[in-house]
Amino acid sequence: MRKENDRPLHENRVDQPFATLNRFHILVHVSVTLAVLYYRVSRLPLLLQLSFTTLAWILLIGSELLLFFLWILAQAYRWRPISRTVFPERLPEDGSLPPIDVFIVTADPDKEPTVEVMNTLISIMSLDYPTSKLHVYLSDDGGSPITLSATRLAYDFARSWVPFCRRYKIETRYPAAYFSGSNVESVGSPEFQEERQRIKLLYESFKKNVEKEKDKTKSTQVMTKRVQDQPSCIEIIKGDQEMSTSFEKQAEIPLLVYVSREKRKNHPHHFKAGALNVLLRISGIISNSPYILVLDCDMYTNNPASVRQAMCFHLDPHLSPSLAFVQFPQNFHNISKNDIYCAELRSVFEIQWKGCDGLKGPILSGTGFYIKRNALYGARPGQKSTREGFNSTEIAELKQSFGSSNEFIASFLHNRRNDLDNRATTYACSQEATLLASCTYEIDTQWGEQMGFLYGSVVEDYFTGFHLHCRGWNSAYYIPPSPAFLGSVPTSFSDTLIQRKRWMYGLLEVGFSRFCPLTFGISSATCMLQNMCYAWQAFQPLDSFSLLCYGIIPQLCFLNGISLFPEVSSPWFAAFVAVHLSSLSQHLREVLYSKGSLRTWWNELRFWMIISVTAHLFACLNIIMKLVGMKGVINFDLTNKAVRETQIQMYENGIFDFEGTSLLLIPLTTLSILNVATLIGGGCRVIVQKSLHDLFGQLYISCFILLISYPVLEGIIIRRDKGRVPTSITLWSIMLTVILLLLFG
Ligand SMILES: O=c1ccn([C@@H]2O[C@H](COP(=O)(O)OP(=O)(O)O[C@H]3O[C@H](CO)[C@@H](O)[C@H](O)[C@H]3O)[C@@H](O)[C@H]2O)c(=O)[nH]1
Ligand SMILES: [Mn+2]
Repeated sequence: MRKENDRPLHENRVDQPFATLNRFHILVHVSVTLAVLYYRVSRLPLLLQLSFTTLAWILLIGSELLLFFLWILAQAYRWRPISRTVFPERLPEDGSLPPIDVFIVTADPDKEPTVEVMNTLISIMSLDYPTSKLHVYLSDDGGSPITLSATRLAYDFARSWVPFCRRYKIETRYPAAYFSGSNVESVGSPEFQEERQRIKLLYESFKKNVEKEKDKTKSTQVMTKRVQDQPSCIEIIKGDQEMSTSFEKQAEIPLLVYVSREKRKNHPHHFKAGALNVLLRISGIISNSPYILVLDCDMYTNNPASVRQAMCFHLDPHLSPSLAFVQFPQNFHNISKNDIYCAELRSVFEIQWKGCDGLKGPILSGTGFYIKRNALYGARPGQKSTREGFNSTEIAELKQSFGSSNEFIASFLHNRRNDLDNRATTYACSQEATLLASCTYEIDTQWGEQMGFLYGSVVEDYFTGFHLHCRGWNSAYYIPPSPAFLGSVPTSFSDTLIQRKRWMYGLLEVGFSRFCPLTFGISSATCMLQNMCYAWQAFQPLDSFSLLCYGIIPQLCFLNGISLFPEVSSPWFAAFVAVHLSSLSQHLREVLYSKGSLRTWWNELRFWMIISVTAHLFACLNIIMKLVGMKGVINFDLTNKAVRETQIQMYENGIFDFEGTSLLLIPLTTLSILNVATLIGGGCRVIVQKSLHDLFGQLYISCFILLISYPVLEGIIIRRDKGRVPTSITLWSIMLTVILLLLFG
């Protein structure tokens, strides 16, 4: 019989029959697409004399080839999707569990409301794990006094909250959600009731005090715009000893460290990746845990069991030596029922990451992952994480990679793992910590290039994870029965556009660098399919070219009576229909498989087209500008987490909020208007000339786009509220449409 601790901590299985259906679908789709491409190419020579038609034809072939190329890359996700199960009850007892450091990053108390960030912090401190093995680090990139004082207040509240949650096994550990009234008030013993009431009052007063601090800082005008020039500040949060009851004094709660790194105007700070690397170093000389959980400031703990679930992978002796990180899906608490901006990222977290998981593992997703510290230090799989000692040449080499701090390098030594309390108090405020958090520390080191989170792209998560996979590491993806973490999504169209543009730009930065996933790492990683997954991410914004062509050319040709598709009775027409139906049905099948509805399917289809000709297009333009040496760099503009009431209402009701969308919207509105104009003009011609037979394909495309762009047209023509399309944008778009019609009409 096998011993208890020999039983596996996790299991996985290939998603069947989904995977087989996928492979069958690939076969069908490739066949019909090849037919279409054959038709296009074989007709090309016949057209060589007619210039406008030829150009149109060539652009359409280009668009179709590009879409086909992206589609092929995306099939790597469909090849071998897997699902995982864990058995946390089989983990070793608490005493033998490894310590964990948690990194939470925040940057701006205006865009990231302090009370919510503190709620996140408190929920993380109450994770279901031995408190002495949990160390929480909060990075405040804004260096704002309000965040520091709120952190102290949060710590005081956590001293009551954490023991309360543990004693009564509270499931909801995000105080704001727990007290939001959705919980049944009257269940539980009288003793519990009383305790709950007491904690609730403490929570209310905690919130009030944070607001008070906010007012205070506002009135003394310390709260400026995001400070770019600030000294470092590192503090071990101790809390107010006098305020707590004797029970809470004894109760252990996780170590909490506040870190605000030094920032100077003429030193690049590398945004979130830079902040995480500072935490990596500071935590290295304090708690130095072998595993790290990274969270954005809005990603609170919804299910305190995630640590143990992650440990089921990290502590598996077979998997562990090559496992760099365990990624949890990003789930969100403020998604509306009719998610018009597709913020849920269903395809990513329900389809794509599962697909990668059957290869080398999910792509690092910025937040909600448990990563091995050693993997971030540039180690290769299986390399020992700690050493017994170094000789002087080794020390010199290490300093070249990791910078000059002796303390930090000593943290690699085996015998440095004990004595946390002492180290915490000694080092937190020491010169060493100040050195490690200084803006010059990384100069001439390999931080951001080989070590820690990498700086080469604004999507530091994707880029860092890609390097880990190329170095031979694997990752695991686990979707727990109830979401481990919940974050917030942008709820206006303009915020969505800014976020997507930043992501797409960051991905293109990697795609068009020497780290292009189609070439880089192919030799070492030996997993072609995994690299295809990375390549699809990197090149997905290129679909903007295809969609732009498909939004202009068939329409202009329709207006001019030029046919671009085979006539309805031709068998070639059937090939086009088959490709169209095949891609729609593949998408629909996946949506239904991941428990979406028809409406989800339609919303995603519409959103893809909308985002492609806006955010994707501008990301491409920016990257071209950057590549040719013009200024086109996109910075890490924070996603707004503080929202207006009207904005939420529109989002809840499924109405597009175009307020503040600026230039980014122009291609979309122009295409919508152009489509209407050509549909009317071309429609009249079809009736007069009775040419429907030849132009049916284009008529169909125009009608389809009309349906897709309905919310945009409504925002231009019908709506009168604040969220309508800004008049200036409408005027610009009309002008551009007129120009296009004059040129080609
Ligand atoms: O200079 C900066 C900029 C951002 N952040 C923090 O980074 C986190 C993510 O920023 P957010 O504005 O929420 O960006 P999102 O686009 O929502 O983030 C997604 O995309 C990022 C990559 O672009 C990933 O890093 C994130 O984990 C992922 O949630 C937040 O906690 C910020 O406070 C910093 O600490 N310093
Ligand atoms: Mn975010």
